[in-house]
Parts: sequence; structure tokens; C-alpha cells
Amino acid sequence: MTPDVRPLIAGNWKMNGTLREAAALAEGVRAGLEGVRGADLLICPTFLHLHVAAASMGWKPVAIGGQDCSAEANGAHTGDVSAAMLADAGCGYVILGHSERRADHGESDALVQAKARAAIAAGLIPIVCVGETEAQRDSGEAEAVVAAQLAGSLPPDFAGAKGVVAYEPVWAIGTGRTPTNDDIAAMHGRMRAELAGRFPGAGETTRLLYGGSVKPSNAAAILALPNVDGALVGGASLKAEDFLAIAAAVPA
Ligand SMILES: O=C(CO)COP(=O)(O)O
Repeated sequence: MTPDVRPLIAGNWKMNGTLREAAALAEGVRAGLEGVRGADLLICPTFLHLHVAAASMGWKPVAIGGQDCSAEANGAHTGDVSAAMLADAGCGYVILGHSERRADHGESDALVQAKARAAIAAGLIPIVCVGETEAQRDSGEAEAVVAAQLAGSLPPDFAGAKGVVAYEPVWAIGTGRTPTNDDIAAMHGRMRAELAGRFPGAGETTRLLYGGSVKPSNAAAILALPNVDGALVGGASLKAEDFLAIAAAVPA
């Protein structure tokens, strides 16, 4: 945790479920909220499920986010969704540059930066994802890779927009494997230094989330690490009980 920074526990639902299941999951999260005191909550359904999730929350107190947005404001971009459309649908956040999008859609740091600019212009808080592959970690490049992704993916107005960074080592996503707590703390310390250097006066308190196989059994230890200001949760966010247990692991 970082002093004076309220943690954020975000659920990335990825491409899962039906409309009915999304509504039930959102309702399950809303129904269990009283056990969560120490963190803000965010759920990020697929585009088609945003509306039912937002309606279930009564548009509050759990924030809603998209999993991607276009870098363009509007117009002839078949299949894309703009940041303004997300805001209009009740979103306050958008996940950008997830490693699955970088891999599946060839998204570059420059494109992620352009999308983050579009998100900020639409009043959304971007959650920019970074993280090394297993080969990069094995060859000792992890911190340099993440520092380069931060330099390339964060726009100049990122800190002023209260943007969020999520460190998600690619090899820890959906695998049940996590870095050691020392390795997470070291990476988050490096990210903090990079942000504080680039955005003096704001980068010191930018929320830095950890993501990759976070579950109820490891959440308390990870969330207690210095410069870890929350979690970006994939698989475990698809069960309301597990997601709430992770959020409840943040000290009140
Ligand atoms: O990619 C993730 C969140 O964005 C992490 O996924 P898992 O929690 O399933 O490892």
C-alpha cells in the first residue's frame, strides 16, 4: 500500500458469460459490499454486458469500466467503441494495453498511449497495463521492459487524470503462478520511481495495481506490499464471493 492512497480492486471479466450471468455476477458483488471497507471496487464486463452491470449497481457504488476503447473519437471505425460511448454507458474507467490485447491485436505502446489520451479526453480514468514475458524475466530484463512500456504507453496528461497502472506479468495471468512478494515489491518500487520521475507531485500517489493469479488466499500478502495499491483480478473476479474476499483482504 501507499500512504494516503485508497486501494482499488478491479475485476476484469474478459470475454466471459452471458447477459444473464453478467447481471447475476454484478448483483452478487453489490449484495456483498458491506464486507468491503478499505478499497474502491471496479468491475469491467465485456461491452455488451456493461449496461446490465451498471444498472445492477444503480450506477453506484461499484464503478464500471470497459476493457478497451478506440483511440479515435468517433466516425468510420467499424467494430470499435469510443471512450465517450463508454462514459455514456456509465463507465468511469477503461483498461488499456492488456497483454491479451497487445498479443491478440498487436497493440503497441504508441497505440495504447493514443487510447489513453482518448480515454482521458472523454473523462475516463485509464488503467494502463504493463508486464514482462517469462523469457524477459528469465533473462533479467523485466524491470527494463516495464519501464520502457511505461515510457511509451503513458500520455503526458496521465497523472493529472488520476490514471492507474497495472503490473501484470504475462506468465502469471491465468496460470496460478505469481512472482514472489519480493519480486512484486521490487517491480512496484521501480514503477513508482519511474512515475515519480516523470510526473513529479503526482506520480508518488498514482495507483499501482498488481494483476496475475490474484485469489483470496494470496490477496492479503500481495496487497500489503509497499507500492501495491490494489489488484486487477481476472479469473477470481468471475465469482462474486472470491472477488469480495479479495477486496475484503484490504485492511479497513
Ligand atoms: O489478466 C488479468 C487481469 O487483467 C489477470 O488474470 P487472472 O487473475 O485470471 O490471472
